[in-house]
Amino acid sequence: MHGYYAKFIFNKAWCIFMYIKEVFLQGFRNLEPLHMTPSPGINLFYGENAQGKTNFLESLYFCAMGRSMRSRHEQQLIAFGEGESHIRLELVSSYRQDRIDVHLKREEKKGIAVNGIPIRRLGDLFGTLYTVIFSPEDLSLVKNGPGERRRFLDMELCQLNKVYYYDLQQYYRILKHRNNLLKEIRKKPALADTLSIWDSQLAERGEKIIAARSRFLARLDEIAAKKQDLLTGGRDALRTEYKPNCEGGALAERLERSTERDILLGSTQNGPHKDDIVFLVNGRDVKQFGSQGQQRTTALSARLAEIDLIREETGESPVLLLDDVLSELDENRQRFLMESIEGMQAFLTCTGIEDAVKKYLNRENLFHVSRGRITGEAWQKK
Ligand SMILES: Nc1ncnc2c1ncn2[C@@H]1O[C@H](COP(=O)(O)OP(=O)(O)OP(=O)(O)O)[C@@H](O)[C@H]1O
Repeated sequence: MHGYYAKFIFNKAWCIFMYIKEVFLQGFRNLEPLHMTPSPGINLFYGENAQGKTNFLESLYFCAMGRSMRSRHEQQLIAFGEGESHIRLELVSSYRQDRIDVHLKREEKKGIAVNGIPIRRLGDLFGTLYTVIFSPEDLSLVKNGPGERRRFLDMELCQLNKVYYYDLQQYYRILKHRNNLLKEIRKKPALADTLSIWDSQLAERGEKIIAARSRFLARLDEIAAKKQDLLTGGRDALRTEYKPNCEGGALAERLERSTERDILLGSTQNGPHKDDIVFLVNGRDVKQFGSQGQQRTTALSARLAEIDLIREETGESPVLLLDDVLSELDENRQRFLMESIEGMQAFLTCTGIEDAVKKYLNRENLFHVSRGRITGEAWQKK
């Protein structure tokens, strides 16, 4: 088709270029019914605030992850006054073509199909479309509580490793049972005898999660450090450290040792559901000691590292979603980001067109978003 539709060398490994060939949308948020053919490279969506730019990225993200990146209530995604939403993506890579269909209906469970076959579990969707999303909320990855960082880890690992997704699901299911039982034991102490069954199951799944997170973060640490080095011209050295609540191999014992306390509190105090990650810049926790700019750069390095990790692990390049991130960055970082995403399909949103993107634009890849209407527009390079 064109230059993009090819394999290219990345980190000495062949990498398959994957892109979204067609997007079909109906009844999604405020977006008007849409059938578009994006460019396999950069696609820029510009418009004023609250016009539907993020909504468009959300529809693509939903097809990759089977959920929204910003709303737990999927009913909210259905356009006001409509009974249902439909998103369809046609994907192309050099060795396969796939179709993803998402149907959201009021009062019904969501339906997702890959190549016309309904999936039974979300894990069956992962790996169809790899994606990395950048957004201004990425700052919360650094600034907020550990839950945000665990979510980052889990989302990434689930995309890369279906087994991890199933282990995680099982882990949280067992954890819920164990926590319910802990509360019951306070009323009926004789039930304490049944706790060990849940403990061994929890430890088994938990150890797998700890091991996968530890491997993933060791690699992320290396790559993110290189990105940060390039982004800051060597000024800031980044380390990404896994802070497991419990070291690998020790979970069963820790569960047993804290049984009394768990019963007292009615919840499980040990396990990977309490893990955290620490980002150190020049040896100090950037959450506590970093400037806003350093925190933003750290989050950017982590996202850029995610791209490399997906390519390394899967041999495919992800589709990138960049929600209004350029305006938050200085010129150097904007340029670095744009150069880093060259050769991949990217959907960028913005309110104004930054200089750093102008050279990538042409008549085919610039879209205006106004009141939910997305229109292609001729773009004159200055
Ligand atoms: N279910 C829905 N049905 C119809 N409209 C909706 C629905 N959910 C949200 N909206 C509308 O979508 C608009 C917000 O769109 P979006 O979040 O994509 O904005 P945006 O263009 O990214 O703006 P910004 O630059 O401010 O982030 C709001 O006007 C909101 O009322």
